[in-house]
Amino acid sequence: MVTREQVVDALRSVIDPELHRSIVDLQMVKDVRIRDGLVEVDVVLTVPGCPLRHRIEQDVRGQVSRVPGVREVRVQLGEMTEAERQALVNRLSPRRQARSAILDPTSNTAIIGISSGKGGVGKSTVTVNLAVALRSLGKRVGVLDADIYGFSVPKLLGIKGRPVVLDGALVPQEAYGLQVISMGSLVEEDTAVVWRGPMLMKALEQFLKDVLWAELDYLLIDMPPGTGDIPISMYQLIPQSYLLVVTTPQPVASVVARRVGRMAEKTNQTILGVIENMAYFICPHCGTKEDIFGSGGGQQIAEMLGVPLLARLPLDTRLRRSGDEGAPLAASDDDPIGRAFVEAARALERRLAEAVPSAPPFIPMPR
Ligand SMILES: Nc1ncnc2c1ncn2[C@@H]1O[C@H](COP(=O)(O)OP(=O)(O)OP(=O)(O)O)[C@@H](O)[C@H]1O
Repeated sequence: MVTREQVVDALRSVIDPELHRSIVDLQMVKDVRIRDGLVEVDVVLTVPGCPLRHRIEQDVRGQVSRVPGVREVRVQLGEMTEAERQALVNRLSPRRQARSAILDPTSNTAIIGISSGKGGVGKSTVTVNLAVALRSLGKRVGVLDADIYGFSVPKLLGIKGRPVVLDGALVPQEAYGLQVISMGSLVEEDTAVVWRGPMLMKALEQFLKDVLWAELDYLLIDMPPGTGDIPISMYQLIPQSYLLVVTTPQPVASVVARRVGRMAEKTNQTILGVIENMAYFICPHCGTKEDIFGSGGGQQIAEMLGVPLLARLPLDTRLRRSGDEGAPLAASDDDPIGRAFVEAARALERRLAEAVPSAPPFIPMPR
């Protein structure tokens, strides 16, 4: 005979896709009725018209039907009352307190700002694929899209809609096992963001604090190109954060190195390394390797900054296409570019294990 305990146990594996916790823990299971192998489950959703209701319904059906003796599963979806929602927010409050833990200097989350000296080098593409690759290595990864001049992370990950707001805090959206928040999710698309200085600092602080980040091993921050207000704000808020530089191989590398080096000098930031994107092109017809954008830029920057060149990633139209389609290549194990990102993630992990926050690199800077 099927018991209520068996059904509730099965329901523990159903995770609310937005709150990332079991629907049992969230007290979303209102009632379970069992009659001759027929199981009826009443579930209340957190928000009216929850777009993920079908997924929850399917998961409930899937998990309960696995219990031996269950012949049929019926799921009744309802909505939480205001009082139930408030109770849920209170239950989540330990996490809400933990959210500021991300800013705690003793936190175990490695916060890494992905930076580039100039725009269009593929910084967002690298951020997203690196995050997916770290996830494939079993890490818990969040991505904060802080590139206020062009929010592209949600699109690169195929994320639609806006994050849920619970009691004034944002619940990160999820894709490819990542927790994702874009500062763009709260401004209209194509709105030129004109935040500067203190306003920008306040906005960034909110996106670090007022987000219900689950426990993370990594938080990758896609920063705006260049060395403007965001990087400076980030370092003021999280001095223990690291920096990763993405560049193309052009010989103007020294300019980039100077900019980044000067920024790191201001903020006493540890630079983890350099990733050279669009490093080479392999002709799909003849297999010849060509250095379309010149060569050696990544290595040159790395040497000037005194940090390792962690990866060289190819120029490949599939990478652009996968970005347009919102399906990162790093999610496919059998893809050579996907594997290159996993190698980059491994190199980053190794480097992080040995990197202790240090003095900034010495680069002679013309003032
Ligand atoms: N290795 C690559 N091979 C082919 N296309 C790439 C590669 N890396 C990035 N791209 C493409 O280059 C364009 C710019 O990439 P992306 O938006 O990631 O750059 P970015 O440095 O974040 O740009 P911005 O500074 O404007 O925010 C996109 O169309 C992307 O698909």
